[in-house]
Amino acid sequence: MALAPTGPAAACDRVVKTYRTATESVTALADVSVQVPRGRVTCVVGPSGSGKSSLLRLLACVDSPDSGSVTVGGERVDHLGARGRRRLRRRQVSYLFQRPGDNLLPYLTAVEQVRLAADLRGARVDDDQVQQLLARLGLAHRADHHPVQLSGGEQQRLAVACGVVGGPALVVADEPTAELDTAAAVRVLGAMESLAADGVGFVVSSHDPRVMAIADGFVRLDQGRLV
Ligand SMILES: Nc1ncnc2c1ncn2[C@@H]1O[C@H](COP(=O)(O)OP(=O)(O)OP(=O)(O)O)[C@@H](O)[C@H]1O
Repeated sequence: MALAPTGPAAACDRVVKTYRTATESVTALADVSVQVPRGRVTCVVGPSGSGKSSLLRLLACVDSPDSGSVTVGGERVDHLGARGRRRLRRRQVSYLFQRPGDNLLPYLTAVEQVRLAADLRGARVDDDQVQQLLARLGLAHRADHHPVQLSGGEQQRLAVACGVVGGPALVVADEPTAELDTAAAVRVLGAMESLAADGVGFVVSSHDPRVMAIADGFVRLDQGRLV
């Protein structure tokens, strides 16, 4: 029997991230250390420009820090080049965009989206598992529907299904409820909460009190520093 992975889903230690343009240099993250535990929802909060997206981009292996370390699924990623990050990202990280439609391919049905996400992650998932996951997210009756036939909330729940299928270490979500009404947001958050319990770590940037209400832990940033 395979042992369940241990250690945090992701972590960064004393990371610094500075953006340089022709005219200025902005330190978006200064000496930031964070742990995203498995099985939990961690919420990143802070005013506009405080570094939330920069932190998510490092944890999602989209970007690398100037200094400090980043670990995802137990692997150091800060020293990897773009190709190495892409490879690790495919297996270990999902990224959920704010706009539900941006997370899905318009020409695939719900079942096909989940299967494709599993395939890209190199995971073996049979039809029953896909159906069970969709049922768990209240999407059993939508299995053969395309995104255009789904509400925004259903699309976002489907995106969550794609995000967790195949067992990545980390799901990164940037304002995942910003485009949803309260009823839809509550169902998406319920799905995230329940799926986190299976062992994936969710890290969510949000100003939404509904997200904060389900968070197990917080990362508070101000001007690129933990507060
Ligand atoms: N590509 C970039 N080039 C230059 N500066 C950048 C770049 N990306 C972000 N910044 C700057 O880094 C700082 C942190 O930005 P970041 O987007 O991480 O903050 P945020 O907390 O996510 O903001 P918001 O809530 O408005 O999305 C800001 O001062 C921003 O202007």
